[in-house]
Amino acid sequence: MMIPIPGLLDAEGVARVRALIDTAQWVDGNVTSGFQSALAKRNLQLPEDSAEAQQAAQIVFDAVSRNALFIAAALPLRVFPPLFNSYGGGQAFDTHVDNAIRIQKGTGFRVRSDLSATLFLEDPDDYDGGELTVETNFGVQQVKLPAGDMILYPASSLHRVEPVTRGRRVASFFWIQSMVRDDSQRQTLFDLDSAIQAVAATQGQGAPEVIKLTGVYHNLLRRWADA
Ligand SMILES: O=C(O)CCC(=O)C(=O)O
Ligand SMILES: [Fe+2]
Repeated sequence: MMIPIPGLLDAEGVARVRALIDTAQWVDGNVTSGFQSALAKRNLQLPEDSAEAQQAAQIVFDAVSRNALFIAAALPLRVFPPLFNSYGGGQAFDTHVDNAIRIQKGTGFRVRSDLSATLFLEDPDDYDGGELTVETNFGVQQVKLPAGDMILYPASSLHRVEPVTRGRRVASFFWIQSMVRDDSQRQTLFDLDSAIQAVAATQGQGAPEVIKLTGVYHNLLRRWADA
């Protein structure tokens, strides 16, 4: 499933993150690559142990932790600390699948990547190319969102970042281990949750249908989740 999270960061949040990362020391993106993706990746990244990157990552982490749509869609169990990348001058990331297990340098914190996230941090009018192209079961989808918007997509999908031919594309990217490993079960829960919210908005939270459907939601979650 691909789920956009609009306005994860407001303009002020984007500006705070950009102020931290723009002056930091960027390095060749292959510092975090597995063997296969090292061949495919041409970009810059902030090192995981950069102080500015860690402060900026905290801002992104706090935003996802508060975001009801992110929580409903991802049902997060563990979130890998957000990283930052930048592409310009024709740089791209060719088609690849993300590593199944991400291990944080230093701490050994491990996350199984069920979902991948890209948080766009540059105005789309300010660069050409740089679409995140994802091969889904329903065909190829291309994503290029306003600064502050995030896209969630299955980490199991083949995906790439198209060459950036003008300006710079700046983004935060990270992985989520979900309580619900299976993409279609997670999608079913998200659809049910969205439908319950819609019914509750007209019938009220205390309506018998809402109470019963909420019970169904939790009973499915109990069946499918690892917490
Ligand atoms: O920059 C992006 O949108 C995605 C980056 C990516 O695919 C990766 O780092 O594995
Ligand atoms: Fe990737």
